[in-house]
Amino acid sequence: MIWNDAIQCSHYLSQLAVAALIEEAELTPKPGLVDQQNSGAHTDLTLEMMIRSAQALQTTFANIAYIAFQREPSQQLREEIAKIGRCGEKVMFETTGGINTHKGAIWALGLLVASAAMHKPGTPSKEIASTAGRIASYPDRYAPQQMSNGLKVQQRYGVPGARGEAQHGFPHVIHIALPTLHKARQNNIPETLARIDALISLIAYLDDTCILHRGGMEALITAKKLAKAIISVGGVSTSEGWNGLLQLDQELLTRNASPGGSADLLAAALFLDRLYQETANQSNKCVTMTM
Ligand SMILES: CC(C)(COP(=O)(O)OP(=O)(O)OC[C@H]1O[C@@H](n2cnc3c(N)ncnc32)[C@H](O[C@H]2O[C@H](COP(=O)(O)OP(=O)(O)OP(=O)(O)O)[C@@H](O)[C@H]2O)[C@@H]1O)[C@@H](O)C(=O)NCCC(=O)NCCS
Ligand SMILES: Nc1ncnc2[nH]cnc12
Repeated sequence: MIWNDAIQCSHYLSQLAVAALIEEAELTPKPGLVDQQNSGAHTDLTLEMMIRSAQALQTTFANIAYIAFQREPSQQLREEIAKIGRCGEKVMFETTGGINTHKGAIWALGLLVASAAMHKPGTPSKEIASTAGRIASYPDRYAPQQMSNGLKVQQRYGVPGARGEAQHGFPHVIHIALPTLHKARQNNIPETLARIDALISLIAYLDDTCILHRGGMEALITAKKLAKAIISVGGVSTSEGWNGLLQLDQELLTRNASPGGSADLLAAALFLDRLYQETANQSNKCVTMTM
């Protein structure tokens, strides 16, 4: 889909963002996370709630794309996006009865949607993520001075968290999740397993503040070690890797820990992957047709 104006662009990008959130939620099995089999380490979440939450966020993403359309990163734009993002968090909490389903995802996908709306269709994922990082690097002067789970563990363990990931241009999405997804597809691994491999690669390398907040540093180290072991035997499409996935799930459940940040970044990777696939193909067709 190639958009010609802000309305088309916001409609397309918001649909893509919601689809990525739903595809992430429905991907099964996922260790410690809500999926079609169970709610993982989350007693207050269900798959139905995750899907309702994702759908309720379409207007938020559409509004972000609309105001960002063909603009440059700036302090003013950063604050306009933050205002819409905070409204989106309110919508999420109203939809779920006060439960945090997608706070990290609103942040990551909100920035990526804004950046995609600023660029031409067919722009490579790395450039979109880098511009999103530039937007995130402006200070949010109107942010409420509230302590969050993420801030607590960032201060305690000195990890970059969701803010750092965005400000650095989403390195775990660009250098880890997307290459893992593409390599698995090249090796003819079925799409579901390729996506689970991408999630495992994120768990292996991300300092997920959701795991840290719930299970501390020991849980994070254990999760990373088990995820790396799955990668080293060739991923979840091997029988050893599949057993490793079951073991990782058990370890996370025992520690009541959940890789919620990794899940958000998987959704971000699915969004960028599909955006590039669809818009690069169409851009090429357009070029061919006009030649
Ligand atoms: C910048 C913000 C994201 C705020 O960040 P902060 O770290 O201060 O706040 P948190 O409330 O902790 O949310 C951060 C969420 O980001 C996800 N995440 C974690 N680690 C990473 C990482 N390394 N990289 C990227 N993303 C990461 C994660 O989200 C998932 O987990 C959520 C559940 O977490 P939690 O609330 O801790 O839930 P429980 O464990 O269940 O908690 P308890 O019940 O025990 O209390 C779930 O939502 C997943 O999405 C982190 O939680 C941003 O919010 C912000 O500043 N927004 C302002 C608006 C704005 O500027 N918007 C612009 C773009 S729209
Ligand atoms: N599938 C999922 N389960 C639990 N928390 C999440 N945060 C984002 N996606 C999630």
